[in-house]
Amino acid sequence: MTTTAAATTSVVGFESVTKVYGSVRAVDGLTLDLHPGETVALLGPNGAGKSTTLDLLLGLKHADSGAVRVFGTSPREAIVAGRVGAMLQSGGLMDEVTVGELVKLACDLHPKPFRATDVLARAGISGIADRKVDKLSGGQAQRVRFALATAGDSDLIVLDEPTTGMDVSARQAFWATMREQADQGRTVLFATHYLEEADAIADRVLVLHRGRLLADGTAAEIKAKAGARRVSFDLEGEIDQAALRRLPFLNSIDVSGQTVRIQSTDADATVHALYGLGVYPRNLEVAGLGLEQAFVAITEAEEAKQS
Ligand SMILES: Nc1ncnc2c1ncn2[C@@H]1O[C@H](COP(=O)(O)OP(=O)(O)OP(=O)(O)O)[C@@H](O)[C@H]1O
Repeated sequence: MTTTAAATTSVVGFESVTKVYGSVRAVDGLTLDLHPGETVALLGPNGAGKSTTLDLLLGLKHADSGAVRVFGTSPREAIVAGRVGAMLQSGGLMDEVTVGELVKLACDLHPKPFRATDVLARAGISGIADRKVDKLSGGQAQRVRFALATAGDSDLIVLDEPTTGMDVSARQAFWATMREQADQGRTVLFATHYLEEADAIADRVLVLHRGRLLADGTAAEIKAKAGARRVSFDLEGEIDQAALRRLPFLNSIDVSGQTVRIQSTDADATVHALYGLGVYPRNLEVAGLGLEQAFVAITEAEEAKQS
């Protein structure tokens, strides 16, 4: 199968895009380019502007200022041309029809359709093709939304929290399928609260906060940007927590039983000072932050700056 995305240098272009609701700047001067073949995770705390950003890119909402381009055209033109497949958080499923009928309809409407039977099989819902759409479980409904997003040969797939409600095996199957889509040259953009998914799947991670882009890079770059490392160790006997809290370069400290977990912006100096306290840490481990911890560190630092 071939896609045309590779011929275009910018899949999505946001230029100083702002969307305001009353006093809330849901998207605040966002400038961004997505490139062909990228798998991009959009992260951010609740209310950061992720869904609004996706809605703007799909032409479901209009920017108050700035420009949104998709394959060099307006979002609407790109969608009419069948270049974009989307899976939104909720809604969009007609009642009273069966899963098979709905998927067939989506295929019939797509300018470059796949066969409905293939779409059903890829989404893992062939077995429920005769079931009415309003009788589905949450995870099954998500799979149907995924089928609708992949009913045709689109160059960009946009997914808003796609695995919410899916069980572990459904999630694994879902991401395996998304990988295939990306391997075939499609650009995949997904918003998620599951940071381990972003870490495992995305080759680029965007962190939004109050409608602004706080970080943009690979998961490894985002972890490094947080500028901290984890130090953990066990202590014997009574633990002098006050002394530990005075260790230099601490971001946070958690003492649970005999185990101490620290986040430090200079792990070497913190460990050096730890030995200076005259204690003997056992099972000492120093590691980089996970994406989740890096995300929390970056967004909390921004909150602190703004308050
Ligand atoms: N139709 C609307 N009217 C008023 N405010 C809105 C509307 N849609 C979104 N907002 C506000 O805009 C901000 C961004 O919302 P958005 O849904 O884009 O965030 P999000 O990052 O997707 O959040 P979540 O992770 O909770 O889904 C929030 O403060 C939200 O309350």
